[in-house]
Amino acid sequence: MTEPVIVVGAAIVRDGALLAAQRAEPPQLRGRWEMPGGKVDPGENDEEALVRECQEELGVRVRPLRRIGDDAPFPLRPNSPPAVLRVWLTEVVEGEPRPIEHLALRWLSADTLDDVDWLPADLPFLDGVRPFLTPERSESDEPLPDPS
Ligand SMILES: Nc1nc2c([nH]c(=O)n2[C@H]2C[C@H](O)[C@@H](COP(=O)(O)OP(=O)(O)OP(=O)(O)O)O2)c(=O)[nH]1
Repeated sequence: MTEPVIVVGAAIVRDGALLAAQRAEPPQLRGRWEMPGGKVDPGENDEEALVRECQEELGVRVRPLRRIGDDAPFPLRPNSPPAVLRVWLTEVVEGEPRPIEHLALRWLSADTLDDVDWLPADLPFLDGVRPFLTPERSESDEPLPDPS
């Protein structure tokens, strides 16, 4: 039996928010949201693939910290054998993410995590990310000005 294609996704969390990326391609996935990443190439391990993909897609250097959740099978194409999505909690160690290959990037707080149209394979991972997120700060959370 052939091994499934492994797709790694980076759950990049910073300051209590998750970085979500909006796909440009292929046309049937355009506009939907995912975690940055991609297919693990032959001879590469998961962490190496994540570091390479985040450099290519976001222009940043990342460090994968640990896995979140279990492998999630999903159809890469209709009628093809299922691929597997594997998600890693990841931190940016250098650079500021830019949407090099995506239409847009968004930092999602606990309050906005469900606001974007996630690819279906990503949905089971959101609960594993949620504990790392904080609610959106609203104006009323701002510290009051010092009266003196
Ligand atoms: N990167 C990524 N892909 C995901 C996620 N969820 C999900 O269903 N996918 C799907 C979309 C694509 O069909 C596939 C990943 O393909 P890709 O096009 O991003 O991979 P790649 O960069 O290695 O592409 P290529 O070399 O084959 O062109 O996995 C996710 O969170 N991140």
